[in-house]
Order: sequence, then structure tokens, then C-alpha cells
Amino acid sequence: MSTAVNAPTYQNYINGEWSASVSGQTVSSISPANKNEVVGYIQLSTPEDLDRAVQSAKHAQKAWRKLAGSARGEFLYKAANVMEKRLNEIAETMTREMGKTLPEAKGETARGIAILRYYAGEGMRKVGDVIPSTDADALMFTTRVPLGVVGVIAPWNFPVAIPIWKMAPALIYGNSVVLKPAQETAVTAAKVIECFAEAGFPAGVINLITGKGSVIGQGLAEHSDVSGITFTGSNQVGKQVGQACLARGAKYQLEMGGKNPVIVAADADLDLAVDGTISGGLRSTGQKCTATSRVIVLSEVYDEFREKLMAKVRTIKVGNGLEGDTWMGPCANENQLETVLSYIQKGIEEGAELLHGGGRPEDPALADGFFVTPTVFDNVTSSMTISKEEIFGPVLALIKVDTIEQAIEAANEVEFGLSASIYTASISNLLSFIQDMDAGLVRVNAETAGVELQAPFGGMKQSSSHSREQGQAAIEFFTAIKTVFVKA
Ligand SMILES: NC(=O)C1=CN([C@@H]2O[C@H](COP(=O)(O)OP(=O)(O)OC[C@H]3O[C@@H](n4cnc5c(N)ncnc54)[C@H](OP(=O)(O)O)[C@@H]3O)[C@@H](O)[C@H]2O)C=CC1
Ligand SMILES: O=C(O)CCC(=O)C(=O)O
Repeated sequence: MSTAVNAPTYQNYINGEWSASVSGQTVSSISPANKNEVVGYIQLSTPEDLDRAVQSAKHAQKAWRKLAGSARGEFLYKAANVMEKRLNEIAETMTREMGKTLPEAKGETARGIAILRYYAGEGMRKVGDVIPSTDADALMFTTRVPLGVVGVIAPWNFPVAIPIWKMAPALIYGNSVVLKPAQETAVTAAKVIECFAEAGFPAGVINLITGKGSVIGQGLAEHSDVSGITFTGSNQVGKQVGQACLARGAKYQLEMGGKNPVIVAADADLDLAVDGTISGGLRSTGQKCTATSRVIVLSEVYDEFREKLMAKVRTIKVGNGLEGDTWMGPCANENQLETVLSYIQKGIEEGAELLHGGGRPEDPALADGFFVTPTVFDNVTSSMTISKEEIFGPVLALIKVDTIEQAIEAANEVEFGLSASIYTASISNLLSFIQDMDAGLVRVNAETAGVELQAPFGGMKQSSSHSREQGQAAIEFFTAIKTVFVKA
């Protein structure tokens, strides 16, 4: 039965005001745990709405960039404080709208707050260097200027953290922002923007516009008054966005897929490796670009590792993320569920041995949600589709190798290079791994997922446009360097 009757409608936030789209149309955002539950209605915006958002951002940026960094930081601190008061409500909305469990959603919301505070402090840190000139009477130094209007195109898998780790640095360095969230999580995004609105940001500095990616996302990438686009999502769309920006000389930053390996060495603490594999691969239903997907295990410990892994995977409780005993929620949308099921089918067809899961749960109470069981494949080889393409679901592929060299070679044998981890007690193994693994994030005795907000984040190969987000690295994208030469 539909529970749409009382679901609220959320508006765009443009020039400091909440307003409906000129289209007069809305679309529903539903719960992946029960497709009959509408979490809210969002605006189906038009290019005209988008242009209004961009023009308001362009106008507001002129005064915003003139504020002292510390003054801009004060607004971010205020937004963090408002969000902290609303943490439970925002996290619950995230769980209802996207499916991850409530503790995960609370953790992510807390992370969003911490990111805001981190970048608030950035407003008081150095932005340039003094460089000795060859002219003894001159002073030469660098400073940084904002890009102008920044378009943020965000995915649904981290509906709070990703928009914030893009918006907070954009704002602190003096840019204004137009946020286009994924449609699946636009209600959560509206609640985040409510916090910014309550913090009293000047009108137009931050704008929210919801609608189709092909209209609003593409429109942002092509808009001549948008100076930079920061995007996280699929490789296909990311490349389209990059090309649109390149064609008109705008700056762009793309964070895309991963096919992240964990290597389990013969001397690994197997219990730790099992926990890291399960957490890295199956938390958030495997829907992280940093999720563990390939588990490359040395032959000496393969059987023992597999046994320990299976003992724990069998205990995983799939269900509605709002329920206390649920360990794993649903896929975030129907497309994602279909994608995961089709990769599982391919795995079976290509000869991998299905050890666990592989379909939808039998519990009739879960029939209206996009649930899938945690899935483990044995005897996977590097040439199989499930060990090459991003699945973005709770599917682990076990691959057996005989040496650490073979393990690293197999780990590198994909188009992606976002995150990778190794479990080992050997210094020589971990040094080889750190040196030879082609990934932007290499982690030792820790799972592939879980990035720290103060450290650079991004991938190699097809995983990103080669820039880095978060930490102090963010300044490289959200500002341009100006070299100043002064002679009396
Ligand atoms: N790196 C990561 O963290 C993520 C990776 N993915 C990968 O992508 C796959 C597909 O997920 P999906 O949600 O379809 O990802 P998309 O790349 O389609 O979506 C990401 C964002 O881009 C927007 N968008 C869609 N089309 C365009 C366009 N033509 N121009 C500009 N923006 C656009 C989307 O809007 P809208 O909501 O309207 O579609 C959304 O805001 C997943 O299975 C996974 O493999 C997905 C999400 C995150
Ligand atoms: O692992 C994380 O915490 C971040 C993952 C991420 O950035 C993503 O999935 O897009």
C-alpha cells in the first residue's frame, strides 16, 4: 500500500529562497526498503530554473569572495552547529531515502559536520608562498583566487558527506555553489541545505536545484557562467561531464568508479582480514566507490580464510536499515538491484562458484524493497567480468594466487585504481604493496573503504580525473594560483 499521502514536497533553494520549479512538476523520492513509501516529492526543474540558480550564484559570489576567509568560516561553523542539532533527523531521512543502516547514516552525518568544521578552519590558513625573485628589489609571491560559480553534481551513495566535502572547500575559498544532488537522495540534500539556510549564508551563495541529471547536471556542465564542476558518480557520466567542461574551458574534477582489491597474505591476521573484507565489501550494501570487490588470497591460507569469511557472512542480517538488528540494507534503487543481479548471473555463467547469496532474500517482508543477499564467489579468475567491472553491490570475488608478486599483479589488472588494501605482518610485503599498487589510496591492515576527511582522496587510472579531493588538496581544484611580482 502506498504511503504517499502525507509525504512533504521539497523546493529548490535559489537566491536565499525556497521556490518551486517553473515546470510545476515534481517527482517522488521513494524508500528502497519499501518502494511504496514516498519519502518526499522534489522539483523536476528546467533549464530556466537552472539559469536562475547560476545567475544568483554569480551575483552573490562577488561579495562573498571579498569577505575574509575567517568570516566565511564563521558561516560554515554555524551550518555545522545547526546540522549537529538535526543529526538524528537527517540520518533517519538518509536511511529512509537511500537505504544504508541508521548507524551508518548517523556516522556519515557526523562526518559531514566534521568536514564543515575542518574547512571552516581553512579560512585562516595560508594560501600562498613567497618565492625569491631574481630581481633583488622585487617581491614575488603566490596567492589564490576562487574560480567563481562551482557546480556540484553529487551521487546518492553518500548523500551528506559527498555534497559537503565538495561544497565546504568551494565556499571557504570564496566560490559560490549550485548543488545538483542525485534524484534518489534529493530530500536528504534539501535537509542539508536547510542547515546552510538557517546558518544565514548570504542569498545566492549556496543554491540547490533538483531534477534530471541529463537536464540539470548536463546543463550545469555546459553553462557558460559555471567556472568549475566537481562530480562523483559513474564513469560514463563523468566522462560526459568532463568533455562538456573541456569544450568550454571550464575546470572539472571527476571521482568515479573503483574495483578495489584486498590482498590477504600468508602471514595475515586472518580474523582481522575477514572483518576488513566484510566491512569494506558489504557495508552500505557494497555501494561505495572504495568498496572491496576482489579478495586476492595467498594459496597457503585460502581455505582457512574462506571458511572464516563464510562463517561471518552467513550471519549477516539483511533488512530495513531503520531496524536495530539490520546489518545490511537494500540497494539504493531498482536499477542498482538489477545491475547487481545481472553481474551475479554473469559470474555464474562465466564459471565462478557461488558460495553464498546470489539473489533476493526469501523473507516476504522484504519483497517490496530492493534487497539482495550478500554474495560470495569462489574460484574467480582475473578474466571474469565480475573481477573487472564495478558492480557497486554486496558481491565479493575470491581469487587464489601463489605469491605476493602475483597478488599485486592481479590487483593491478583492472582499469580502475581508487583504493586497495593488504593484510600482512611482513614489512617486505607491505613495502612492495605500497610501491607497486596502482591506487590513490593504499591501506595496510585496514579495509579499502573509509577515507579520512583531512587527507587527499582520489584515484589513479579510470577512477578519477587525477586531481584529489578533501584535506588541503581541495585547494588545488577550488582556487586558481595567481603569481604576483611587485617592484617598488
Ligand atoms: N564513484 C561513486 O561513488 C559512485 C559510482 N556510481 C557508479 O555509477 C553507476 C550508476 O549510478 P548512477 O546513479 O546512475 O550514476 P550517475 O553517474 O548517473 O549519477 C551521478 C550524478 O550525476 C547526475 N547525472 C546523470 N546524468 C548526467 C548527465 N548527463 N550530466 C550530468 N550529470 C548527470 C545524476 O543525476 P540523476 O540523479 O538525475 O541521475 C547524479 O546526480 C553505479 O552502479 C556505480 O557503478 C554511482 C554513484 C556513486
Ligand atoms: O570510503 C569512503 O568513506 C568514501 C567512499 C566514496 O567516496 C564513494 O563511495 O564515493
